[in-house]
Amino acid sequence: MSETVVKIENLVKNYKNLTAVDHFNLEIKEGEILGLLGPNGSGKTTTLNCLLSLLSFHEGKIEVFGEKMKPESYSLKKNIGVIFQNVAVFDTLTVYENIDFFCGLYIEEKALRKKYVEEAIQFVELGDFKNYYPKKLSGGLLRRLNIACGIAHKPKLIVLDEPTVAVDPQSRNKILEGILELNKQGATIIYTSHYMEEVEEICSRIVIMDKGKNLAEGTAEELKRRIKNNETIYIDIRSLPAEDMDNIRQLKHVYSVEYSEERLTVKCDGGNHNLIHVMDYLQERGISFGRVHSELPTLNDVFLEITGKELRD
Ligand SMILES: Nc1ncnc2c1ncn2[C@@H]1O[C@H](COP(=O)(O)OP(=O)(O)OP(=O)(O)O)[C@@H](O)[C@H]1O
Repeated sequence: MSETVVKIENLVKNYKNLTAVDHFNLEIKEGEILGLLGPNGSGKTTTLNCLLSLLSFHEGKIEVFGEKMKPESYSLKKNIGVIFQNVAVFDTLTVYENIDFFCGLYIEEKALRKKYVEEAIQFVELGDFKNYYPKKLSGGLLRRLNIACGIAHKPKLIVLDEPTVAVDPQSRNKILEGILELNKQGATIIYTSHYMEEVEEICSRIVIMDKGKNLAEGTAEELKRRIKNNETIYIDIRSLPAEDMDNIRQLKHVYSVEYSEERLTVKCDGGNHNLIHVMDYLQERGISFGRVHSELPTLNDVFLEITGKELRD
């Protein structure tokens, strides 16, 4: 059985009257890419800061690599790489010097450090920018430098806090590919985001977090299977009498019907031919319609069913 890398038990963190993390539990096994998914303000960063011993907390227990995590746990911290949402590099150092500085916090031996710095530069594809100062880098390249600084010392646990916020699609893809590669090379990853598509794309397991609580966890498929929704149908219709809405609501497997801004939304809880049944009904009634499409459940649907609100901003 694989080893437990992170164990958080009943974590509580308050900021004055606000409970930012509320009896939060989480266990992460070696080799996982754990996605911590929650809207802004749900407590993701606070949880990570407690995990990293950057913040003290009021209740609970945190273990990393089987040992209690404390501010002075240097031997544990050596094996952790952190990439924060805000880029944290020195403007007065070049790309190479920045990575060398952060790597040097953990790797003393000069030749090994040089090798690691070169490998990190290659990994984030910043070879052509080694002697550039951060101010000369685009936003995406700066993010990649931030990542190189966090991973150059080859940590076994890598924590990434929303690394793709405000990143262009090309750099975003590079970052996601890079995370998968680091995981392939053996690192366990914690990845926080409020972008459900990203979390679904790369994470082997997902924790849905809101108001400081762990609301649900599992693979994306497991989470989706747990909810009632299994298909949402969207049909553009100019106008739809209330009577027809009621009739559509009576169709097999339909559990929710909404009509607004000339769009009918039908949610179904099972069945294979729901779209055909709804279209057949509209045709029988002589109701003309435009664009039609059907979606399988998303993590947003999971979030919506659990919390009653959308995960999307
Ligand atoms: N230093 C602080 N003092 C007071 N309240 C804080 C502090 N830091 C965070 N909070 C509050 O704690 C709650 C959780 O915030 P946190 O930053 O952990 O959430 P998050 O899920 O990481 O959100 P985001 O995606 O915006 O970073 C929020 O209500 C936030 O306003």
